[in-house]
Amino acid sequence: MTANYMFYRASATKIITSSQFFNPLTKTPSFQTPFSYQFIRYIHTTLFENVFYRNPRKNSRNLSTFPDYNLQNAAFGVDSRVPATIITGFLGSGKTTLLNHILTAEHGKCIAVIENEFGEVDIDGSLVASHSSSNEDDIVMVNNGCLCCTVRGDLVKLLLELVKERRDKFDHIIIETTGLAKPGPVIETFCSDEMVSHYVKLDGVVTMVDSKHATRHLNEVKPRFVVNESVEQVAYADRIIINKTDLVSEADLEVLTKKIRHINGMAQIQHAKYGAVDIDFVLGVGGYDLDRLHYSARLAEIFCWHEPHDILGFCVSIVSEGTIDLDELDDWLERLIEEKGEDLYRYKGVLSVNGSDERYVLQGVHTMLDGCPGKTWTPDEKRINKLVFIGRDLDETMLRKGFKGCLV
Ligand SMILES: Nc1nc2c(ncn2[C@@H]2O[C@H](COP(=O)(O)OP(=O)(O)OP(=O)(O)O)[C@@H](O)[C@H]2O)c(=O)[nH]1
Repeated sequence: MTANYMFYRASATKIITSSQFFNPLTKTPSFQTPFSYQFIRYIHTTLFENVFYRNPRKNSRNLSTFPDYNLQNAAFGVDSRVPATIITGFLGSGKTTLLNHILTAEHGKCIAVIENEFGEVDIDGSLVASHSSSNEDDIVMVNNGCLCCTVRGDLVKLLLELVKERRDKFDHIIIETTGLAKPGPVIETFCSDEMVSHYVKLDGVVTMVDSKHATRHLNEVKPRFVVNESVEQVAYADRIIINKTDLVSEADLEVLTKKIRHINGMAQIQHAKYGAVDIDFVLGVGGYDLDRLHYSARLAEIFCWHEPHDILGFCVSIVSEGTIDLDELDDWLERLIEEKGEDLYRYKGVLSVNGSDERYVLQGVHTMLDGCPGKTWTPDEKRINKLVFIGRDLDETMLRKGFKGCLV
């Protein structure tokens, strides 16, 4: 198994700076901590005291748990970390094809690519290199495992090496995982490794789906305690590309799209042949930016996915009027994460908080939870709470009951 990285500059390009690349909508940095309550209460104390401060005892214990850089970033309101995109998808779904599409498109970004594949021979690296102007000597090989497990430490090392020693050479990092990789541990690397999250921010997870073969993989029943990688790859995605549409009928495509939507009601989906999608669909996604979550044009559509949730219990959406008591929410999420964190792949919400004119925006991955105030509610606006959970064996009744308990 191999992992490597290389730099690629799109052909007819001007070099762009990270500040140009930085999305103006992302006014505040993302904050991450394994403990939801620490996070929420920290935010209350430091940034939005006027709006949310109400419990000095709870607030006081959070300040020391946050790294200094977050405080600095918050102080300046700038997030200068390099964005990273994870491309995942089952074996042969078209990940390398998508990568080549991105690398040969005229977007002007300089991209560092980290490749990880099974086998001693680095074929994908060569395939990508053959489409680019890079010198293959630039490619650094790591030959001992899959990014999601055995070479996770190497991923950290590679990322840090890139950002510390070669930061001036690229604007964006793309990581192509192996077809059998579980995205969770790779995502967690960005959230839980303090050094990595200091320099790199996860921009989004893009999942390739092979429209010809995906149904078989998604339906595959695994032994107890063994995860279905295909389902996980769909569940974690911010963007899903249903690829190889030239190989299936319209009717089959519709059925598959519905199935995928049932597993992940939050991700945006596009159909493609040979991974040909707009670059904006895959880069600059802001999948982990709280502000972007709020600004997402598809948010209403995402949350209004009213069909019965998947038989696997993978996606639960809650849409409800009323206002939330933030302390209750804090306690509920703390309990939920403690009991169910392993099974909660992704969750996102826009909430109406009691005593505040601003939306409260939150999202999480397993035990990592981010939350901050968002746009102000207008006086004539109906305050609707929207919350989506994606994960394994979700108990919809329990989630709805828990949420209800947070309403004032
Ligand atoms: N017909 C058809 N073939 C495609 C399409 N996209 C990719 N392919 C082909 O599918 C095969 C696998 O594509 P890759 O891009 O290598 O897939 P991958 O996900 O990187 O594969 P692994 O690294 O082995 O997991 C290649 O032969 C591609 O040319 C498509 O839209 N239609």
